[in-house]
Amino acid sequence: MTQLQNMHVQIVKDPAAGGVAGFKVFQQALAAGAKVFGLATGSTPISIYDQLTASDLDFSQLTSINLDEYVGLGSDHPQSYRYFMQHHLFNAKPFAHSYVPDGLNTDADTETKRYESIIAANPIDLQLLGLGRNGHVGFNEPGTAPQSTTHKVALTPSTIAANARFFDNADEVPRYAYSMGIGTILKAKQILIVAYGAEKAAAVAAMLQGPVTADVPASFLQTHPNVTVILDEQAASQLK
Ligand SMILES: N[C@@H]1[C@@H](O)[C@H](O)[C@@H](COP(=O)(O)O)O[C@@H]1O
Repeated sequence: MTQLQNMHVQIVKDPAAGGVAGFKVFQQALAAGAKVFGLATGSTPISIYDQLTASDLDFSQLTSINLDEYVGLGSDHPQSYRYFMQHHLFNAKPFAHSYVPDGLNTDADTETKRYESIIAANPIDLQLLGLGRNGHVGFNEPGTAPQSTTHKVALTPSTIAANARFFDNADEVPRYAYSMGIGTILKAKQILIVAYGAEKAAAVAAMLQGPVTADVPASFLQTHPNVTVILDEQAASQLK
């Protein structure tokens, strides 16, 4: 497999093994003094959060900052990302401060500026990312500029369809989200991106071995100096 020097690819058997591998990346970052963790939602990070929850790691003096949130969903909505984080991580492993964009703030300009200033004041040491089937990271859909900061996003039909499984039907999936931009994500000192399953294989190959292009937002990670990539065998199956 052709490997970029700045991207350390680990191929694991399944998501459970990926959880253990991802946990080790968190453990090493903590040991190296990381204070601010950028966190992600979706099904992919769950096995890492399970490992963190079961561990004796202590985040109670640290800060977490989540990538994104649906516009229109509050913290008590079971499909909001704040709710997801409470359930999968924060209830068991509280941080001193946990930031998630406020989906109920309908003033996009104020909310995105507020969020970007939180990140500027708390530079992210380790940013965890999942990968969308169309190569998106956070909710940075194809076409997003590499310099983009936190912004309001119109979700693509493919993302709405992919996320519809969490809602009663596709009509209930929010059409907009607040998301850190590509530029925001690239400022993190270290990035850990994780992908599992055959439906991610094309996006993984494009991210790691395709041209750096806004058509595949994750390909901008090729320009970051310190990226760890954890894949299962199916997600790695289109790598050359
Ligand atoms: N905003 C999230 C992304 O942050 C996530 O990476 C992606 C993949 O989700 P999953 O891990 O469930 O495949 O879904 C959503 O679009």
